[in-house]
Amino acid sequence: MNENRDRLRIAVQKSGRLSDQSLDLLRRAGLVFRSSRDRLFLYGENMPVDVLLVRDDDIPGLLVEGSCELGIVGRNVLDEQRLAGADAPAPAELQALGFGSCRLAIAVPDNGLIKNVTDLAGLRIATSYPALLAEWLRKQSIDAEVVLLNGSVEIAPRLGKAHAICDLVSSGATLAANQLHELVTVMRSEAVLASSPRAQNAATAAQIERLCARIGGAQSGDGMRLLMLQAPRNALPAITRLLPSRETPSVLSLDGRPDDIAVQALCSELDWQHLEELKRLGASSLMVLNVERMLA
Ligand SMILES: Nc1ncnc2c1ncn2[C@@H]1O[C@H](COP(=O)(O)OP(=O)(O)OP(=O)(O)O)[C@@H](O)[C@H]1O
Ligand SMILES: O=P(O)(O)OC[C@H]1O[C@H](OP(=O)(O)OP(=O)(O)O)[C@H](O)[C@@H]1O
Ligand SMILES: [Mg+2]
Repeated sequence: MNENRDRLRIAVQKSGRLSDQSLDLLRRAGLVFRSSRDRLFLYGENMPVDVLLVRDDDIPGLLVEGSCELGIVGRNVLDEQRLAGADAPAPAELQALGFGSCRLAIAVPDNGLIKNVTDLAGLRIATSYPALLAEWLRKQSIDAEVVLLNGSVEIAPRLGKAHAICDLVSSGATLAANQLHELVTVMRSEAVLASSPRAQNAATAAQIERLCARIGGAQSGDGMRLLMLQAPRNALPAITRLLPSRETPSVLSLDGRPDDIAVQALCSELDWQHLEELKRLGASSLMVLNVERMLA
């Protein structure tokens, strides 16, 4: 924390693609917030942690200057500002968060004149990510001109401003609507938890570590299921082989039933077919529970 503050600050996108899932993740990490009247600040009621709601492009800068210790932002925004900032201290990516998945890709008009990456040489490419694109072009040894557009990049070829574009894609619907198609992926992105490059005192570092562990715990519970069942002891090898389990299942004895066992297993994917096969192997009292949080 900054020397004048005793509360940790996390910067989160105010209103956009990452907003809801970022706040949901913080809530699942156990934070309870009270919103300020202007809705730009969420006061943490049960931990000394506050949330600042800002434009996503401002998050790396807030981390660099130390106004916030943590931020949730797309890797594309984080890496763009790191590259644009040359040798300045940059925020570190602490962990990927598994939402906001997309790719930064070069796309070209459907008319078919640009077929290969090498055809880009000497052409103009419009993007809101000039540093990421320039770095990629440099690594590929392609000499193309980078044209900066802050939004509506897909329209650049029709405006005659550029021959190709480099923008975020997920479903590809925006490209298709603009008669463009992907030529090559420049980078893969998702929301990440990032930290300030400013030195932290021991108390702050401990707070950050505690929050990161909780966020990791809330996140690793995503999509995880706890399978519980009872079965004849001699069916255990076959049951263990079948389980799509992340770790060795726990096997428990049942009071007064020496030939039977209870099994608990953490599974990332578990469908009806698994349950039906387990039943065929003799399993009974099958139960599948959603895992809300985990701490190793
Ligand atoms: N089509 C997409 N699918 C999935 N994730 C995306 C997509 N487009 C963008 N993202 C991710 O979500 C982040 C935020 O996107 P959004 O469009 O809300 O940003 P923005 O318009 O720049 O918002 P702001 O108003 O905060 O500046 C992007 O930086 C990227 O990491
Ligand atoms: O491949 P798709 O699923 O079509 O997604 C791609 C679109 O999503 C992003 O824009 P967004 O919708 O976030 O709007 P923005 O231009 O306001 O950032 C991106 O800039 C593309 O335009
Ligand atoms: Mg933005």
